[in-house]
Amino acid sequence: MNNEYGGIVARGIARSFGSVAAIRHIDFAAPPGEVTALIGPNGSGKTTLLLILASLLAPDTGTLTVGGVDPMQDAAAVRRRVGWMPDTLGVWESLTATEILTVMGSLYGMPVEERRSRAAELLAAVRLEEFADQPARVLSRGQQQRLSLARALIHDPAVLLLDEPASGLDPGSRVELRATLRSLADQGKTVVVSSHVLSELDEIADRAVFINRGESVKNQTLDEAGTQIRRYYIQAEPMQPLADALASHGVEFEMRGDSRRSEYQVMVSSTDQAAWLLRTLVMADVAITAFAPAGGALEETYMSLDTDRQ
Ligand SMILES: Nc1ncnc2c1ncn2[C@@H]1O[C@H](COP(=O)(O)OP(=O)(O)OP(=O)(O)O)[C@@H](O)[C@H]1O
Repeated sequence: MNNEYGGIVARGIARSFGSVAAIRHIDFAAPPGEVTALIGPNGSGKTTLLLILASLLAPDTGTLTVGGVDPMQDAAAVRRRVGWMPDTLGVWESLTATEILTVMGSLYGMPVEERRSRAAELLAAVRLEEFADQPARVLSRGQQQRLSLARALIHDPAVLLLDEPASGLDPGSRVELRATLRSLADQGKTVVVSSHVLSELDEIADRAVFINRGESVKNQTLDEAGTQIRRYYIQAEPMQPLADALASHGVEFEMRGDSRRSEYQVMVSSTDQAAWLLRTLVMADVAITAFAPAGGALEETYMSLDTDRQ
């Protein structure tokens, strides 16, 4: 089954290794022009799923199109369309940064001049020009991650699969990675990223697939995540007037924290309600010192799911 729509469409994907069911049932779609996040606890099957999407592993059952093509029918066509950034750079540590990119370009059949100029362009884009002629083993973990991203982009793929791309990056490099992924999606590419850092995904993802024990348990757009009920934490100095004001407006609250730093948790159904509550508390002369959502929108969904950390 090939699919004109491009992007990724996966239905009923399962894969076992002997008696271990790494993936039991995954359904999701990742449209072109968007960043789709794969979110799940350790061992939930994210890497196995990415390997299947990259056509490096075959599913036992299910249907799949990647970049509009079924990897079971034409793995070579899928590989031409896909850029793959694994969670570590891999084994070519004695090659220089430029060689890693040009060798990869040659594997994709790029002419010599094109792969040289593309390598130079990408090394500049990931700020590794000064390491162009250094062997990859001298690069730090974060620099290797950036080289790995450049390697995934060498053949200008329509689909990008990134396994924990932010791991090992310093805060500045994470901000750059976010901007890069956003701009790749804006160019119409399909970007799929697995990560544990939910607060970061909130800022780059357009949609999320939550995976637990090898099953896709929820598919959600960021817009949907943003409209769900959220936990807010509120602090005041002193706390008693805050408790009185919440009670007098019928707002249920729970005490959190410890004697050093206590706070109240309330459930808020919309940003309008949050604005109303803050205004009401200030008008009631409560000395608010903190008023904020407890976590990002994706974290809220993650916490509300019955996920097991393995
Ligand atoms: N080649 C393999 N042989 C046997 N079991 C495997 C193999 N690959 C993965 N598994 C098992 O499949 C399950 C899913 O692993 P996977 O690496 O896909 O999870 P993950 O969500 O990427 O985890 P993490 O967040 O820790 O990287 C785990 O229980 C793992 O032990």
